[in-house]
Amino acid sequence: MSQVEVRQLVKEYKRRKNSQKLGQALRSMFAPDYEVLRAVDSVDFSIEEGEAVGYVGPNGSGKSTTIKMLCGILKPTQGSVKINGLDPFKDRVRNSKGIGAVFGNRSLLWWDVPVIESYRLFQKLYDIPEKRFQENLEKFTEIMGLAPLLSIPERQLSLGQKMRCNIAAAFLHDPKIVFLDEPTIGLDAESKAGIREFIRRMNVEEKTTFIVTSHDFQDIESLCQRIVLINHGKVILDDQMQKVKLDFNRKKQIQFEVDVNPWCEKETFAMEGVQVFGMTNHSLSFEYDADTADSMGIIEAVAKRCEIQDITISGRDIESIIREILKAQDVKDFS
Ligand SMILES: Nc1ncnc2c1ncn2[C@@H]1O[C@H](COP(=O)(O)OP(=O)(O)OP(=O)(O)O)[C@@H](O)[C@H]1O
Repeated sequence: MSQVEVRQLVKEYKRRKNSQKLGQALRSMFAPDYEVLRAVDSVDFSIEEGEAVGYVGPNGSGKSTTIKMLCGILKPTQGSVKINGLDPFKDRVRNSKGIGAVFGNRSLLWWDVPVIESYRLFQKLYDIPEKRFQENLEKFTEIMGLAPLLSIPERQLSLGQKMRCNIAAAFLHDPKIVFLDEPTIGLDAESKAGIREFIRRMNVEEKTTFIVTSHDFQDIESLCQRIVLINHGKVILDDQMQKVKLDFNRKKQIQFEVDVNPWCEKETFAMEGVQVFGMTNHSLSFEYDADTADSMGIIEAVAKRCEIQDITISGRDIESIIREILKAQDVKDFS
């Protein structure tokens, strides 16, 4: 079983219709007229332990609604969600022990007590053993520079400081999965970089699974290996980030760093549709046309002859690819 399993998930909101016409508006005060909005429409996906998934889409496409159902805050209209085998809505308390959540516009901390006191309350709430609490606090303090902030009440912190303290709070109980909704919204470049570094380290070192929603594609590109694109409540793309980039770039460049480049001195690298751009003892770079050359074929050919240490694929960034996909669907309000 996958760590996160979402099957045919639907959320409908019942909304009161507002009429522009006076007569209808008066009538609807006594007999309100409702319309049903399907915010999440038959969404399916599974997420394995340790994955970092970017859940992206235009404003109002249903991202927050999905995340709220995954956290157990909202009850699905139809379909099912399983997090670590639990139904997050029915097993809300047990589920909350295994997950962390940060909503960029809402704080986890108590407004007028020093941050460390909020952390102590979380320790009690989640039964975090003192040793583990201290280890985590030390690690998070070091990575995100929290030391000077711990004695200050949240209301006296800047936006960036608040976000760092909130993110640390969400990790104190060693959650297996963390939901991050706009984790860097409104922050300056340095604060964003610090938060991304922390999230990346938790993903690599602790194998924490992440589901990140953000309109900042640098968040998505720097944190996520996989991207799920939602539009009008439906998933319209779910794939590995590198694969999306490969598939949507026709003329692409691919660079390899290798232990020893066997083609450097004597041989020629020959493959249909592939042009050699540069070679050194430890690197190779090619340009190829996606219509005629198979990108995975190049990687396989290189991997057969030497040890690949790094691969860089350049072309358009993920934001412009996503815009193109959405434009094809005639979406104009992407922000
Ligand atoms: N409590 C609610 N009652 C009625 N409609 C709602 C409610 N919450 C959200 N909606 C509607 O559901 C749709 C999806 O909203 P949601 O907040 O999930 O989108 P989102 O993708 O997170 O958007 P954004 O990027 O702007 O945060 C929108 O049309 C929104 O107006």
